[in-house]
Amino acid sequence: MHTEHAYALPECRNLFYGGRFHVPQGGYGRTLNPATQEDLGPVSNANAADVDAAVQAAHLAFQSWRHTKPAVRAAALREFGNRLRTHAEELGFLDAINCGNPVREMAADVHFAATQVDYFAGLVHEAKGDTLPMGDGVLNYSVREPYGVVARIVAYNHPLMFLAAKLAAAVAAGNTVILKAATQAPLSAYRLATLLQDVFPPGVVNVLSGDTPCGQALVDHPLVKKVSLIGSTATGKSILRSAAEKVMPVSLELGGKNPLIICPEADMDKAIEGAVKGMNFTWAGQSCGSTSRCFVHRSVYDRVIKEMVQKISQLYRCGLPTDPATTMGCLVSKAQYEKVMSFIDSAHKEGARLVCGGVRPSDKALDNGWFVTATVFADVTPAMRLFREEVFGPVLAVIPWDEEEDLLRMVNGLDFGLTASIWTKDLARAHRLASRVESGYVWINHVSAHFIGADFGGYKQSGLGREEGVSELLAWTQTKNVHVVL
Ligand SMILES: NC(=O)c1ccc[n+]([C@@H]2O[C@H](COP(=O)([O-])OP(=O)(O)OC[C@H]3O[C@@H](n4cnc5c(N)ncnc54)[C@H](O)[C@@H]3O)[C@@H](O)[C@H]2O)c1
Ligand SMILES: O=S(=O)(O)c1ccc(CO)cc1
Repeated sequence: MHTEHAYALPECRNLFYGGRFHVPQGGYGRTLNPATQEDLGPVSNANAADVDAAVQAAHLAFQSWRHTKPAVRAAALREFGNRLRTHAEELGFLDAINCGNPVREMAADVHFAATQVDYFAGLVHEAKGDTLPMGDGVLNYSVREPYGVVARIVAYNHPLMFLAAKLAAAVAAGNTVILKAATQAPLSAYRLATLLQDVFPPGVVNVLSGDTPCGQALVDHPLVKKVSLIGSTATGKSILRSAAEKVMPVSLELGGKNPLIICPEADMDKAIEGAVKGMNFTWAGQSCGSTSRCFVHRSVYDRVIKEMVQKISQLYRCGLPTDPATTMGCLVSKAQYEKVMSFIDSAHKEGARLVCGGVRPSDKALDNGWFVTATVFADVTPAMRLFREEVFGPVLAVIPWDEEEDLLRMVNGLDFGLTASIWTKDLARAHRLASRVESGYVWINHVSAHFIGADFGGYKQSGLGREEGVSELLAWTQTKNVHVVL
């Protein structure tokens, strides 16, 4: 059956490197709309031979890109940012139909990516060095140089934004980059490749799609000098092990099981709103920064749960991701759906109390999709799987607390440490908790938002390195010190 879409799906699904599209040696798979199971057509599966060809093209391009004036790189990035803005609705649609997140948010993602691209375009001259005082007749200076060919491997929850935004710092610093699209949702990547084809010189930005073998071949390739991953902690560990063989630097943005803490003196309306927003139910909870463990002081516990459930029912209703009115999308795949359902099942079995959701929506129009309603379990304890493991789905665990020391033991008792959100009117408590939570990104009386220029990244097994600020640019450079006797 042929379905009419708001925008044409990309015609070319081949691999983009060296400035043009290539038929994959690894063959093709298929990609689906997770909300309907509509077959959206073929997708390239890059294998090691494809990866090698792309890396050779990027390596060739690096020989000249590394010497281009920073202002020239900045101009290309700005042009790229403008293209993104011009095509935001279309790219947002391709993400929505392919990954299941609502179209309105996916279009906003494209604008956010463009803003990040502009930010790094403005920073090109910051990849600068230092001089060291040495006395007469001696000069000692350091310069920052690009690594060469680098790879960025991304997750599926923001397919376009992660590709488009995350190429900017690497390219601004003079590297050539190979983007590896999200396995489950590569459609927007093919369109992206067409849009950037005449913006950057051939081989500067290359776009591959494929599964684990594609990512693995990138990590293992001798000419790939740095890899960054946005993905799960398990994949991050695997990449680290492979990188050790090459003594290659990596940057890792990984999973989270993030705490949101409601203190008794907090502005309760705002805290409840924050607890609901922090779950990113719009994305069916598929957000690494989701505050999926909500610690509520026992004195306000019942009220918070009651009002949270009311808010959720007002704000989030599963709908088709391509409908601009939809406030909550679906999970990306059958595998992700089954994983989420297994968490709901184990929470029931382990004695957590279901207060809302936990089922498929009743709307018949959604019967074919991987939808799960916004779910809240109360009375979750540290012994439960729902407390300890990342779901990456719309399942919020609520936990009561009494004393700060116990609270911090629970909050910090996991190997994750990405984000944390603290709700209080007590300034001393706010800073005390912020200083003691083991997380890389902390909001006080706020949640979810990212701020361009503010370093984002995880403590512990939630990641290595920081992105979204100047340090992301510098992380794509290596320092060379030069000592000159004049
Ligand atoms: N910290 C962050 O900024 C951030 C943002 C979004 C998602 N995430 C995390 O991503 C996960 C969900 O995304 P996912 O299921 O796509 O993650 P995933 O780790 O399964 O896959 C991520 C990417 O890595 C590739 N990959 C898989 N195995 C590989 C290997 N051995 N070598 C190289 N590449 C490999 C995949 O093909 C995909 O492109 C969650 O854990 C989530 O928390 C983190
Ligand atoms: O939704 S998240 O995966 O937490 C996420 C990560 C990074 C950014 C901006 O770079 C936005 C959202």
